[in-house]
Amino acid sequence: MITADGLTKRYGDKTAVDAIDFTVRPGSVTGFLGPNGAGKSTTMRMVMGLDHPSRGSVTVNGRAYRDLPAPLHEVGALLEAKAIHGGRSAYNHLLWLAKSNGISRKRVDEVIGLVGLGEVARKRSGGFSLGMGQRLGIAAALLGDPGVLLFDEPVNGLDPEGIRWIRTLIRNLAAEGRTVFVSSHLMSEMALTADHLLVIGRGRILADTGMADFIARNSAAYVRVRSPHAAPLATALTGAGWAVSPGSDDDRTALRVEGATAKQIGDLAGAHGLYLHELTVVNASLEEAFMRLTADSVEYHARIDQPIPAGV
Ligand SMILES: Nc1ncnc2c1ncn2[C@@H]1O[C@H](COP(=O)(O)OP(=O)(O)OP(=O)(O)O)[C@@H](O)[C@H]1O
Repeated sequence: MITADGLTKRYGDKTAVDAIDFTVRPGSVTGFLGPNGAGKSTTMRMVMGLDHPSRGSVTVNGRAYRDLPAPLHEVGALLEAKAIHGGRSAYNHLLWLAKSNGISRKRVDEVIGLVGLGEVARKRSGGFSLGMGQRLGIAAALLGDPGVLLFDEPVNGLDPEGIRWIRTLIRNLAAEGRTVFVSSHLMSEMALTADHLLVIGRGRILADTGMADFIARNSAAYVRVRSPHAAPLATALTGAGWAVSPGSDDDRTALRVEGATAKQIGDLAGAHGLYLHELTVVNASLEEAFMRLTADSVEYHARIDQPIPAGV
């Protein structure tokens, strides 16, 4: 279990993490979702004792990282850009880590097998691809068989096979009862792996919710209707038991109808002799829901209405 309590990190006058409270529970994957610069990496670094909170605290199984008697056995992490000596083989890197933490050579072989690096483990890791580097980072995180695991943007830059492998691994680790905390800036990625969702923007928690709930609330389809007879149509639709709301702030002919199919709406309009100018089924995407939620907390908005200057 990971628990943050008023966790805050300031860099000069920049507040990267702003008094956040959350709990990451065992047996499920908790997604940590936020746009670039939201504070995900800073939070994860504080969990791992690599950065110190300016205020508040974050604990793993009730203790700050520095107070864990055997940290590698309690928590493992795949954070960004691993510092591994390129001249050293994956095997020797893991063996060195294992030895300095009282972990057996047998466990080194085990984790190498687990991440599928058996064939290349004795080669110098300097020639490793990004995917192999990620696997090595994960092997190191798993070395002490910890109950708590953190992955910071683990699928970034990987090919589809690597992405699928990491997703499966993450889900399996949670199914074994471990606490799994995974960051991403992609809603679609979280929808595939996470059971629970913590959304962060500008250092603050914007949502703390079950994934199924988030999907149910945000991806429901609705039908957009435009009619020159919007008012009587709205009355008829409401009378039939469907939820009707204005479809637009500046178009009074537009309605948003929930719970009815396009056919039901068309039939009802026909039965009342009301004209329709549009009947469109709209599937809200989760990515849009996430963008709406974090719209005010994105650090750098791209101006899509501005032409890109020539020569850029
Ligand atoms: N060492 C540092 N010194 C100064 N500012 C920092 C430092 N580390 C992070 N920041 C700032 O803190 C904020 C949060 O950064 P952080 O890397 O935690 O965000 P993130 O959600 O992980 O984003 P990304 O997906 O881009 O990695 C950003 O505005 C960043 O510029």
